[in-house]
Amino acid sequence: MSSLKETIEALELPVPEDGICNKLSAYCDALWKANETVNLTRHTTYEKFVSRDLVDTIQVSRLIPAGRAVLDMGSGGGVPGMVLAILRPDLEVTLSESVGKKAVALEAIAKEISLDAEICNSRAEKLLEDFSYDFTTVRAVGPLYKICTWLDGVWSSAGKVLAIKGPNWKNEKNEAAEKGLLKKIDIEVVAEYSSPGADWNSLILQLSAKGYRKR
Ligand SMILES: C[S@@+](CC[C@H](N)C(=O)[O-])C[C@H]1O[C@@H](n2cnc3c(N)ncnc32)[C@H](O)[C@@H]1O
Repeated sequence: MSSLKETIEALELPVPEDGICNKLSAYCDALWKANETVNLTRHTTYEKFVSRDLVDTIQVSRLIPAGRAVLDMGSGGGVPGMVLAILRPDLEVTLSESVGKKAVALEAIAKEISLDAEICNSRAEKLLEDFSYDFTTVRAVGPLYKICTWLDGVWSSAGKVLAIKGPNWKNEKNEAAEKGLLKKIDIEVVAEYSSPGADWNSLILQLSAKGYRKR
């Protein structure tokens, strides 16, 4: 089997420095082992991990300036939150996961790979009642209308919300607008990219409270 680094090279993606590659590889090992008992991911080959999880996280990472505080909403197996913490040690990353056994597994993975990231067994919107972040990332947690409903009342604590979406995003946006959930929200496409092997484009939507100006 090819190594993670060889897989990244074969897919013609930028190869992170050795220390980061080793940590990503250790993360995959720990995640896939934990996945035997807790359902954390369906991406259990380097090819899937790189072409989906790493590509999405690299795209999100490009949008976040140095040193910012980031909340990952609904981390599941740690994408994008844990992968972002590995790629960007300058960021203060918090992972939120509402299912207890998944949060426990994430804690164990972070410990095993000596990763400095905070893991909270909590719904993201609950955390946002008490803490605020510069950015909130979200992938595969729910359609836009649900994310907007959960964030109602805590938008300013969430900062800029970076939502990784697939081709159905316009329908999701219309659905959220029809439910009256976008009246006080600015929404724009801030990245569009194709992942290796995919015949559709992914994109990142940035959502924030109208007039949000922090940093
Ligand atoms: C389908 S998984 C996706 C995980 C990961 N973001 C990814 O893209 O691979 C969604 C996860 O979000 C968690 N979740 C759903 N709503 C949440 C919320 N409001 N706050 C925190 N976690 C949430 C679920 O328990 C589940 O583990």
